[in-house]
Amino acid sequence: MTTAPSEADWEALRVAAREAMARAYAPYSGFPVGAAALVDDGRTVSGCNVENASYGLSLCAECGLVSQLQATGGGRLTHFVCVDGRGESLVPCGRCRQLLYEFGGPELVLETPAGFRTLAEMLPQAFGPDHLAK
Ligand SMILES: O=c1ccn([C@H]2C[C@H](O)[C@@H](CO)O2)c(=O)[nH]1
Repeated sequence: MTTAPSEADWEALRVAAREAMARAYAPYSGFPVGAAALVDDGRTVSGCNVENASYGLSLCAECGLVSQLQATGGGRLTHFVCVDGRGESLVPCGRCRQLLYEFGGPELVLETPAGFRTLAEMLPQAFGPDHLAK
């Protein structure tokens, strides 16, 4: 997908993120999260957070999303939504911005509580695959 998605596309992403959030496993924090993204071939991928009794091993929703991306054929993430337990827009944590950078790069568009932002704005001067290629 090379053009900006319509409001209907964003709404479909919000719905997918909320559906994923409803399946979150977050018994320790009580803070379920869902994430959904469009892929450049039109697929939608999603994920939910999965916590662990060893708290530090908990997986963010974005971990599941990038795993599903790769397991279903790879591709580039173009548009991304993350929601909290109320279904409201949530910013991805710092680690997850880095995860998203690997598969979306600086042009990935995120819906945030402050509006639409590129990943370049959310993770300035990012370290990424290009650095390893030098
Ligand atoms: O971008 C984020 C930020 C937080 N969480 C999860 C991790 C933990 O399970 C819960 C509370 O931090 O929210 C995510 O899934 N994604």
